[in-house]
Amino acid sequence: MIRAHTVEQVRAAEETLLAELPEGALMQRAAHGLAHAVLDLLGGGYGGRVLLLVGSGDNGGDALYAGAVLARRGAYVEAWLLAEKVHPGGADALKRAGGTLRRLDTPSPSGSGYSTSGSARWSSRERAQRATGSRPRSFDVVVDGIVGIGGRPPLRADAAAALEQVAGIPMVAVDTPSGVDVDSGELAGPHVSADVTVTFGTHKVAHLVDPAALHSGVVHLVDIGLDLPAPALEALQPDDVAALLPSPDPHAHKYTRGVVGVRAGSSTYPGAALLSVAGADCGLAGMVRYVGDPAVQELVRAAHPEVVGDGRVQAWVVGSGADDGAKDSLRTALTDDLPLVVDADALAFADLVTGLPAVLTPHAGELAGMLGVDRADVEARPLHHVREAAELYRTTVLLKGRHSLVAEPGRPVRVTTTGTPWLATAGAGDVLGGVIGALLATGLTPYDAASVGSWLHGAAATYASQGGPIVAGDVARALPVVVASLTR
Ligand SMILES: NC(=O)C1=CN([C@@H]2O[C@H](COP(=O)(O)OP(=O)(O)OC[C@H]3O[C@@H](n4cnc5c(N)ncnc54)[C@H](OP(=O)(O)O)[C@@H]3O)[C@@H](O)[C@H]2O)[C@@H](O)CC1
Ligand SMILES: [K+]
Repeated sequence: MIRAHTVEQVRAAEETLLAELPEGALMQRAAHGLAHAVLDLLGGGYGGRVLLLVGSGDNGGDALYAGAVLARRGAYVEAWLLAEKVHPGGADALKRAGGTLRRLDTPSPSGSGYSTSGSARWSSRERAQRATGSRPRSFDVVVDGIVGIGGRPPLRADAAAALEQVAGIPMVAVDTPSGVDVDSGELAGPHVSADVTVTFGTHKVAHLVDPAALHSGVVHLVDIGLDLPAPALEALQPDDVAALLPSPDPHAHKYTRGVVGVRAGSSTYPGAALLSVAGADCGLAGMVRYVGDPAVQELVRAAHPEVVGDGRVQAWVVGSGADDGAKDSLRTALTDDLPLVVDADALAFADLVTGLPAVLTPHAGELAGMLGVDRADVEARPLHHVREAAELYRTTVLLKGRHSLVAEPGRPVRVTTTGTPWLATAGAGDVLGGVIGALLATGLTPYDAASVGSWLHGAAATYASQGGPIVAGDVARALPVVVASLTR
């Protein structure tokens, strides 16, 4: 499991550990982990050219100490100091190791300016250019030590101007990409877009939740020995999914394995029925039933001969392509008092499942409609809105996106990190609803069914895609292969 903690949780754990360790030990652990990640990227220190962007806090301290390690390994290391005071021990260490330090700070309010070259009349960009006097393009890598968990967005103008100077150079962020909101994953103005982020002790929310996660690059976790409580967020890994997946016992029969019922599609949208059934029919449940328009039922039978009609089930999938029939389908399904997946057209009636065991599966536009906010706001603040929805409906909500989020009151939000951009294709959501329904029918809780189903769906898309385009049916066909790879 990948776990992410809040800044407050990290600070508390850090305090406990700091009291037990010699001064500076934690920062040394962090800096060495950071230096080794940069060395990996450079393919060794000798001859490499490294630029450090250094803010006023310990994030800058990490960068400076790591810079000293790199300089001792033969790299040319230059630090642009973005504040009047930077970590003194780190600055000394870099100087002693032969690094170059340049001031790049904002003039003091009196106008005298601390910087040797700063002037209140220059723009931030001009100040950055004049103070550095160096050719940024000649660096192989930039280390972003502007701010970490102590940052409060938006990034200050000088830091933003320095970032402009180094655009296009590979970027390693220290702990978090500077400028993102660490606990929400939201953006507010200019920010670092990292190729690699080296973080310490635990992941932070911004590494997993979009839009910030998109700017974190590959996240490398350095263990510094923090003892942490239950996380704010978690991301299932293959072993976690394998442990949660149902597997038939030797005496199983189709009914003991669970039966999933699908009430989706309509004469207008028969494809939604076929794809929902294709997801439900991935083999995880013992049997699939389809209930709907007779003509659609014939199509389903032709494509999936093993699927049968109405009868007892252990879970329902409702809503996709249901058109005008969504409300009735949902009402009918609810009379069985079973867990259910509520998707697409049925989401308009989500209040009917308030407090019940269910998985609501909106995309950003649908969630916006449910909460009465703009779609753009959901996209900018997905974690906030998925938590709101889970509290409002007192049930499990899966917000679909690049990194889908599963929220349930009182539980860590689960993030799906599998998938490929090719998965943004018509009908993929119908397949997802089906597979979650199958998992519900096998007895998984809505929280586990939603997060495991979402993980499998993303992994199946990646497997089917092989880097190229896919359609929703490809994802459904790849599901058994992915399950087999986990259960072998
Ligand atoms: N916790 C741990 O376990 C460990 C933590 N470690 C490291 O410590 C880091 C946290 O260090 P930290 O607390 O010193 O805060 P940090 O992120 O450097 O930023 C604060 C400074 O930034 C400034 N600033 C604020 N907002 C700004 C903005 N928008 N734009 C520009 N500047 C802004 C603010 O300045 P001020 O407002 O005071 O003028 C303040 O001085 C953490 O991320 C990790 O790297 C590891 O070494 C070991 C284990
Ligand atoms: K940073």
